[in-house]
Amino acid sequence: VAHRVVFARHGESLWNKENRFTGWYDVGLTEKGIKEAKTAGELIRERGFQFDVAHTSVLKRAILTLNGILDTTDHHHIPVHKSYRLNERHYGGLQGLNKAETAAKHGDEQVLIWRRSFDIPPPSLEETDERHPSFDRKYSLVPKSALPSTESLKLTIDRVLPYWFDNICSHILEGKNVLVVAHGNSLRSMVKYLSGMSNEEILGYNIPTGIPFVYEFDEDLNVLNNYYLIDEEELKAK
Ligand SMILES: O=C1c2ccccc2C(=O)c2c1cc(NS(=O)(=O)c1ccccc1O)c(O)c2O
Repeated sequence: VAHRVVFARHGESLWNKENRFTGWYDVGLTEKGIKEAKTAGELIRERGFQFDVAHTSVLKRAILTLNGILDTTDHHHIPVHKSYRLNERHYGGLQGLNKAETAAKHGDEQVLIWRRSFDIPPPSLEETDERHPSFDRKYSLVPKSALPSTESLKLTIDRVLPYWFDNICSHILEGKNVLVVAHGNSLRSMVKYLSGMSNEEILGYNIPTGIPFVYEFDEDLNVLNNYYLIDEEELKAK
């Protein structure tokens, strides 16, 4: 094994708990989510993993989870790179809706179509909608034409992978030990590429919160294997 990258999904957020689409809405972690960040750090520390750099999104549920891991593993000193490219999938006009509200507004058939689709996006936010990222100063340095109004999983992958290639892979090939803390769909974007999963397979693959997972590579960054930092039966219980 020439290189190893540790990934973790952020802990439970307030809107995860309420089963609402969160997307780019910057919601915090629940008490449970904070504990999950601590547990993730403990699992990492038990393996004795050391890091030289961390990458995360600009959303606080990922940043706070990373902080929890940095704290538990005594890595507060390492550089942290935050990018909108590691943000969660943007759910457009669905952001903030829960299951009942979504079904009430769009009907069960439409929900089923969205659930099963790789490249059908939810309804877009209007450019004038104050929830549009272009009104958020977090994205003031991103060209407006690059900011999404909604995203399909395909569009999310197209936005995330350049960051994997241009920012994370360069650090790995410089011999740095990298930690990545991100979101369900931004992690799925990288996992789909690394595992060679099909569009259908990745739709059925959900990344559990708070359980770090590792990808190991040879010197050419070919994937050698991958595993979760938790024993199998506990994973099934999740
Ligand atoms: O409506 C969607 C949906 C809409 C647009 C893009 C992607 C998805 C999507 O990926 C999805 C959906 C619903 C549910 N289940 S649900 O219908 O029970 C549901 C609906 C609304 C909020 C949360 C829920 O759990 C899922 O498990 C999904 O993965």
